[in-house]
Amino acid sequence: MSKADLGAETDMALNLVDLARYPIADLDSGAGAAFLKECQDHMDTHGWCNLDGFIRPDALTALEDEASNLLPSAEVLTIKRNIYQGAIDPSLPEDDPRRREYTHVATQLADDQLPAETLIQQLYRSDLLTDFVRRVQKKSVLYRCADEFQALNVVALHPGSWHAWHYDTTECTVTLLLKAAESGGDFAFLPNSRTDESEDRDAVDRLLAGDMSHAQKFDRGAGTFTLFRGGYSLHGVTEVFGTHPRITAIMTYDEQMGRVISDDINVRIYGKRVEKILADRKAALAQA
Ligand SMILES: O=C(O)CCC(=O)C(=O)O
Ligand SMILES: [Fe+2]
Repeated sequence: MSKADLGAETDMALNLVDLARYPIADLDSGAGAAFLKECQDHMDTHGWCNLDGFIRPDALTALEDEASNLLPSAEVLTIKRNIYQGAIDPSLPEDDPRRREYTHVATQLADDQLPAETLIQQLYRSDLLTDFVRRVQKKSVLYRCADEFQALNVVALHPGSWHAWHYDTTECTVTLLLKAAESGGDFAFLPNSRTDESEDRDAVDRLLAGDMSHAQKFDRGAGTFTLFRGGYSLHGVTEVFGTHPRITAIMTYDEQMGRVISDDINVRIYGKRVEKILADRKAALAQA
């Protein structure tokens, strides 16, 4: 399918989102206002909001094809970190989660590897979508993340892989499932397991020990759009089974305009490619 068949609106959300079911183009009156209130209430009470079938089926096929075509150029990353995205500090007590390293393998396209003309990048850059995400969280301002690598990512987990437990570096994360796993690959999380001041260590320790009984999981078919407080809710994806990868787009937002992620975290996630970009940039600056 060509892009033109998906619609000619300049804001890509209007071409891709199932507006009959999810009226994000008019959130101020009638069905749109009622829908927004439902999302806000759910976010307030549970710390997440899950919109099944958010993307129209024809648009989903185009997004999935696009991701499948781009992914062969992505690197296979082995990501090693503790649940707070930090490096391991061997001086900490043995039972401290900051000391425990978790590893997962993902094939990942960073924002700078997703060209501006791709459907997924245009969807992420939609002001309508950003405003919807802002209003669900009842924030007075919300910006798309300014980090050149983290803003939008497409992540493929191949059979045998999982996404290790972690907190995100931004408060609220938005994911769009582009291709579901044949089985497994469940998104699981502990809603609001920490605040800025404290953490529910019992719940966290239980999950880290493999006890999923208190974790929230939900069925998500491809095309599901999920908002959750990933910076405050320990989360991950269980092992993927079957013959094809599970593919998600991760959309990142920030209340602070222009904030970027530290080089240290970006190198830990994106590895050698990003390390080289940053080193080359530093060398060029030193020469200037
Ligand atoms: O793939 C998902 O559903 C979640 C991925 C995730 O947690 C992340 O990329 O930070
Ligand atoms: Fe995450």
